Parts: sequence; structure tokens; C-alpha cells
Amino acid sequence: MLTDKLLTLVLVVQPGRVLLGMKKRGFGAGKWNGFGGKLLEESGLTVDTLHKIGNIKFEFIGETELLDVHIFRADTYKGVPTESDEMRPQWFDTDKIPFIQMWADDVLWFPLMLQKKTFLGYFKFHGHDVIVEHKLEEVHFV
Ligand SMILES: CNc1nc2c(ncn2C)c(=O)[nH]1
Repeated sequence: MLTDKLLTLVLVVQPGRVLLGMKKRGFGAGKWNGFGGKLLEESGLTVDTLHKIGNIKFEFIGETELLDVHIFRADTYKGVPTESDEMRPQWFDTDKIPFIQMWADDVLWFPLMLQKKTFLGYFKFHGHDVIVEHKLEEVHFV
């Protein structure tokens, strides 16, 4: 819908490892996450090439606004991953991603991301931890 809340999510992925941030406050606090647009700067990072890898819409039961999350992969970055008041960055081996401390949808689409596939998704959440319905399909963006 037009009133969707647009978010960007950036995952810095290098061979065998991915950079995640522990969100320290606000929406998704306590979860390891990719970096939002402004959070990249907040984490001391700048990226040069972003590859669009997916778009997921999130509905939270009882809330009218959908989250429209555009997801990008960066293979390289500049700067040093630095803790901010929002985020504590940490590298994770791609076979040890802390999915139990992440949004419940991540375990479903991270494998697509790591295989450099592109996807569209829709997830309906009850609260912040239970997915009551979802769709996820590989697509080929132009
Ligand atoms: C609701 N699921 C979800 N939300 C996210 C994510 N990253 C940022 N936000 C706001 C995510 O991976 N899943």
C-alpha cells in the first residue's frame, strides 16, 4: 500500500561470514540484524556497491501499517565496524548465524541471500515472534 513504512536492510556478506548488528534499543532491540540505511553510518561503515536481493512486506496483526523492507547485499565495505548507541556489530560464520536471536523470518530467507538468489516475501506476524502466515518465492529482478 502507499502508506507502507519503507525500510532498507543491508547485509554485508563476505566469503564465509556475514556482519550483523545487535540492536540495542528501539524496534527489534535484542535481536541480531542487518543494518538499516542510517545504521550503516552509525556503525562506522560505508558501502560502495549494494546488490538488491529482496523485498519483504511484513504485516503485524492489529497494526494497519505494513513494513516494506528492501534488502541489499554488500560484498565490500569501508570503515571499521564500530559499536554505536543503536548497534553492536559482530561477524558471524555463515554456518553459525544466530537465528534464534534474530527475527523469525531470517532463517527462511538468509539461505536464499547466501546463495545470491533474489526473492519476494510476505510475512504476517502475531507479536514480534510468531509467524502466522508467510509467502517467500525466488524471483529474478531485472
Ligand atoms: C519483522 N521481521 C523482520 N523485521 C526486520 C528485519 N530487519 C529489520 N527489520 C525491521 C528482519 O530481518 N525481519
